[in-house]
Amino acid sequence: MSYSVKEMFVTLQGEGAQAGRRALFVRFSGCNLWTGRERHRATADCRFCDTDFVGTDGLNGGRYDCAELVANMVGLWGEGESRFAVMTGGEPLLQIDAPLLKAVRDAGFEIAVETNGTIAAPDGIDWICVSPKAGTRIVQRSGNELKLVWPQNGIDPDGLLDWRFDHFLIQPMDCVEGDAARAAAIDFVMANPRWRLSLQTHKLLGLP
Ligand SMILES: C[S@@+](CC[C@H](N)C(=O)[O-])C[C@H]1O[C@@H](n2cnc3c(N)ncnc32)[C@H](O)[C@@H]1O
Ligand SMILES: Nc1nc2[nH]cc(C(=O)O)c2c(=O)[nH]1
Ligand code: SF4
Ligand SMILES: [Mg+2]
Repeated sequence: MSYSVKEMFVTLQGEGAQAGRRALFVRFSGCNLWTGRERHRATADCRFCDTDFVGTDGLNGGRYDCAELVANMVGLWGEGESRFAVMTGGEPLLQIDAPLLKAVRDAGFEIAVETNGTIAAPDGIDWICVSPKAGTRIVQRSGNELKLVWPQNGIDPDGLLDWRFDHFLIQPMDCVEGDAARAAAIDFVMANPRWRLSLQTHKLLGLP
């Protein structure tokens, strides 16, 4: 099996309950909810994506077999303990499989995944973040954090609280109406205290 990776970089996890932690991001190419082409955005199942996940031309991107990918990850992390990999995309669960998870774990990484929840997560992931998109069928209804980008028409947040997650997070949508989205997210959390605000802190800090 070979894996298509858009880019890999070490930064701080910017979002969610693990925000602030040093993390190696592995961004897999491709998504099942959008082609990644701007001309398809208006008709895609997910229309607010802030990410370029097309191709393999980013920093440390490429097509790798399992051993090559893990060797690159180990090299990029460098010295130091607490190896922590965030697998994202694109939609990482289109590509992640048991052999890769085993090899990454054997290399000493704790493994987090950012997923849109439309594909069931395999065993062997330490931290599952599901971010549901309106109008899609979510099959992954358990995990560590549920991170809802807000506002989104067509999703009832109350209906998500029955799902088995440790953290329920509201993240303002980064878009042209970003100020209004932040205000709506704050209002939402003030009125619904089971939810917490997640900010994209890497953007505030100028980090990737
Ligand atoms: C680019 S996605 C990749 C992982 C996966 N496809 C998903 O959607 O969860 C990573 C995270 O960024 C969030 N995100 C994408 N576009 C965003 C935007 N415009 N504003 C805020 N968060 C956004 C997603 O909801 C997801 O939690
Ligand atoms: N610093 C940083 N934190 C992040 N957390 C989730 C991200 C993602 O794109 O999946 C992301 C990202 O792109 N950068
Ligand atoms: S599901 Fe994730 S990667 Fe795919 S288009 Fe939406 S936010 Fe972007
Ligand atoms: Mg991002």
